[in-house]
Amino acid sequence: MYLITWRLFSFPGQKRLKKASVLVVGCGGLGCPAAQYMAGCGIGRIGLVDYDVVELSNLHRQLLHSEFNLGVPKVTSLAQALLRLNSSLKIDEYNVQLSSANALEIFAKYDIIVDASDNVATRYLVNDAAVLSGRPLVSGGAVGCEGQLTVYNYKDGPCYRCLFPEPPPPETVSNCSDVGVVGPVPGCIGVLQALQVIHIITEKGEVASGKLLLFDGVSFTFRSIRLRGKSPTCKICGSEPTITQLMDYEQFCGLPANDKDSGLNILDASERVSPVFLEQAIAKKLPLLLIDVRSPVEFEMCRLPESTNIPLKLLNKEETVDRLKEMWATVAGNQNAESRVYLVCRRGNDSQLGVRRVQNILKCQVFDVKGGLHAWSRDVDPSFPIY
Ligand SMILES: Nc1ncnc2c1ncn2[C@@H]1O[C@H](COP(=O)(O)OP(=O)(O)OP(=O)(O)O)[C@@H](O)[C@H]1O
Repeated sequence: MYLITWRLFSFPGQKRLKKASVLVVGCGGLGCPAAQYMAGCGIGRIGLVDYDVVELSNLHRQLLHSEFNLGVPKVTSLAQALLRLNSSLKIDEYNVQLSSANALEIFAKYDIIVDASDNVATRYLVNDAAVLSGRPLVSGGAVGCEGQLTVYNYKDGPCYRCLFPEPPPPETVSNCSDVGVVGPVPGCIGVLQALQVIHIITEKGEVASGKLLLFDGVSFTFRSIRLRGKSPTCKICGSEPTITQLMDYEQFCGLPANDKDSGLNILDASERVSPVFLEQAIAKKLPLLLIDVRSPVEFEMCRLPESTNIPLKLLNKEETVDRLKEMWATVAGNQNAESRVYLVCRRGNDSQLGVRRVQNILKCQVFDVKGGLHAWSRDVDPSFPIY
């Protein structure tokens, strides 16, 4: 298995690979192919971090997981696949959410970090932890049919914060669940992340530091663009850093805490209802406006019959404000004191963000459905499809 690597990189290069250790954050669409090729080329130790379990909807792009492992932690499922490929590999499994509390301790055990996660808060966390622990960071991303890759914090190159000192507003961020992702795209970027890891370890090929590789799967083109260099005023890697320890990244990015199932924390309990409560309100025919804030694509896939789709990103738009007011007028017009607005989404995170906006627009009682449609499927209607 290692022969090809050996011929290209020579015996000392192969020994370096064997001695190296790499941490992969995220065992999904990018993490699976990245880890697979790292295991194949003979990297000695791989750490895997993920707090999720394998779901059916993952399998079109996370190809080392399988139907046999539905419900199994992703780190375990991926570790099994990698060991089938290379039994001499050492694997450390971290079935946890990477957070400010554990990142530095985990990063200290590895030479190189691979960011294969899928959200902005984790990207800042991984960047900051990589800078503070002095590790190069191989970063990849894929949404829709587009992918990108770069290497941060390598020698004198920039870090993520040099280029993006502040996070984008949450409503402008597209993720895979908004627009989907075409499986081979993260597959391709993950494989290239593995190649960058090999280049860093063997010091043979070009490292994409200060460069961004862009892949467009529709026009089928690769482009490499030069990025700004290291920023002398960067808050974490500049000459006078003001960030010297990890922070609360969900808060920094203006996001609800990343609790996948309960999605708690930016609203207090009185602004949230359970799916069972909503079901009873519907059954009693109480006057209500139920807004589903997911993307139209997701709304098409499955929805509650009483719901209307207004994606989170559109909630503040002028035409939506008018539409919202009209819809609310038809519900609240009869002055029934029990009239309510409920917001729902996939897991109960985006709906929390929407509550404040709708409260400001309609000046009425607006509630978030805790845990979203996942919790509806779990607690009210098991036949409701989850994805
Ligand atoms: N802070 C974190 N700690 C641990 N794992 C993380 C963290 N942030 C993201 N991840 C993991 O990174 C992986 C990213 O994989 P991918 O982009 O394919 O998305 P996914 O969450 O599996 O897909 P879907 O959105 O369809 O459920 C996920 O398995 C996710 O659990």
